[in-house]
Amino acid sequence: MIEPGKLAIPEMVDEAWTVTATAAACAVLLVMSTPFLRKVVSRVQEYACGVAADHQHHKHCMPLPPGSLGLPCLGESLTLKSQGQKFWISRQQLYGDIFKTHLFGYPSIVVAGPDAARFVMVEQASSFRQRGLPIIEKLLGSSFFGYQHEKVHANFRKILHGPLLPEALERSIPAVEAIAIDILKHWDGKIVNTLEEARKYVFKVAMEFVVGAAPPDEKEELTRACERLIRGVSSLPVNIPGSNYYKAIKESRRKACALLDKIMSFRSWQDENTGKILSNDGAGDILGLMMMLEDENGCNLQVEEIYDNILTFLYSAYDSSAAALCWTIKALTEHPELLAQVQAEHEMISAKKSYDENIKWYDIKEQMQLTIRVIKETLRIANVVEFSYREALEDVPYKGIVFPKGWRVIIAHAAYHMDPKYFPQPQEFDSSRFRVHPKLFSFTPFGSGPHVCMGRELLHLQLLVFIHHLVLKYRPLHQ
Ligand code: HEM
Repeated sequence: MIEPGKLAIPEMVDEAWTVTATAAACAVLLVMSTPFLRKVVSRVQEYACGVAADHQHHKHCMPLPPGSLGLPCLGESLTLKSQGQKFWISRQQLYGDIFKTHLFGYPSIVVAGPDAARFVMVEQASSFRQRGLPIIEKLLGSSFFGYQHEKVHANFRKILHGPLLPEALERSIPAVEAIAIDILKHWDGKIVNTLEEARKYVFKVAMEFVVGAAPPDEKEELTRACERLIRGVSSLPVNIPGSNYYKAIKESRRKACALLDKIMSFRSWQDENTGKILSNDGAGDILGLMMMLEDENGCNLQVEEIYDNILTFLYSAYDSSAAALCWTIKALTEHPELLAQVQAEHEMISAKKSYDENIKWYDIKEQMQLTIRVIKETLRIANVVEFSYREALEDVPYKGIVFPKGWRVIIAHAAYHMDPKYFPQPQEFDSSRFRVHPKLFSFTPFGSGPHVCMGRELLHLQLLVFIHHLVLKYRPLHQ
C-alpha cells in the first residue's frame, strides 16, 4: 500500500544497468518524439512482452485496449513517479476506462472505471490473482495469505479476520482510546509533526492487533525495524550500500524477523511429542492465530510464512492509515466551519458521558455520522491507496478486448474517485456529497470482493477515536 505522492518504482533495473538505462532512455526519448517512430517502438515493446503479440494475432483475435507501453524496460514508471495520481486521471481521459501501460516491470492493463473494476474485483475475481508490487513482495515476502488463490485465501482469511471483526473491535475500544489519549497528552504546548504523530499512533494500534502480547522492548525495536523496512518499500530499488532499499533488505528485514522470532518464543513452546507449536495466549491477535494455524496435514506454518504475513499485515495497517489520519486532520484544519460542526458532534457525545467513560461502539456507529463522511471524503480525495494489483491467470475477454494471461492488472481507484461523472467538482473537498450513496463501485477505497480490506472497520475505529479526543482537547491556532 502506497502513500500519496510516494509511489515506489520496483526493481526494473538493477544497479549495474542504471547508467546504461539512463543513456538508452535519452536515446529512446529522442526517437519517441516522432509519431511514426513512437508507433514502431510501441509495437517492438508489445512483441518484447510476448504475450501481446500472441494474443492479438494468433489466439482470440481480440485486441488489447488502447494505451502506450512507454519506454523499453522502463515503461511508464517514470511518468507515474512524477505525476502521482494525475497519471491515472490523464490516461483515463485520453483512452477511456481501460487502457494498457507498462509499469513496475510488467505489461499491465489499467482498469479506471467502476464497471470494469467490478468485473475484475468481483464478477471475474477467480481469473485474477492478487499480487503485491514487486518491491513489496521482495521486501515483505511473497507468501502473504492475500496472494493465495480462492479456497486457500478464503480459509486463511476466515481465521485471520477474527480480531478485526466488530465484536472484537468493540472490546478493544478502551485500549485504542488509551493509546490516542497518551499520544495527544504529549501535544500540550508543542508544535508537532502531524504525520510523525499519526504514524506513532497507528503503529501502536496495529501492534496491538497484529503482534499482541510481547515484551515492550522487543515491540519497540520491532516498530523501529518495521518503519525502516517500510521506508525501503517506498524508496527507489537501488541496491547499493547506504540506500534505503539496501538497508531494508540487508538490515531491517533480518532484524524484524529476528525480533519476531524472539516474540514467538516468548509466547509459545513446542510440544515435545508432536513437535507442534503451542501458543500461550491463543487467538486474540494475528500473530497468535498464525502460530496456531495448521494445514490439512496438521503442520504449523513455516516461520518464513509467518514473517511474510506479519510484515505485510503491519505494512497494510500502517502506511495507509497514518496517511488517512494525517489527511483528515489537514482537511479539518483547512475547513474551519466543518471543523466547528465536527467539534459540536463530539461535544454532544461527550456531554452524555460521565467523566472517564469510554467511547461506546454505538457512538462510533451511530453518533459520528458527520465525522464518518469527512473520513470518506478524505479517502476519496487523498486516495491513500491509489490502486489494487492483480495478475491475470488466463486470457480474460471483456467487452471486445482481452486481459492477456500473465499481464498485471491495476484497478486504479484514484481514477474514478476523481471522475466528475461520479463526483462533481472532484478536486473540491465536500463531505456532504456522501449524504447520498455514490454510484455502485464508484467509491472503493478499500477494494471490493474477496480481497476487500480486512482492516476497514479498524481504520474507522482508530480515526474516529483519535479525532474525538483531538477536537475535544485542542483548537487550531487560527481559531
Ligand atoms: C486508510 C486505510 C486503509 C486503506 C485505504 C486500505 C485499503 C485496502 C485495499 C484497497 C485493499 C484491497 C487490495 C486489493 O483489492 O487487492 C486492502 C486489503 C487489505 N487490507 Fe487494507 N486498507 C487500510 C487499512 C488497513 C488496516 C488498518 C488493516 C489491518 C489491520 C488492513 C489490512 C488489510 C488486509 C489484510 C488486506 C488483504 C485482504 C485480502 O487480500 O483478503 N488494511 N486494503
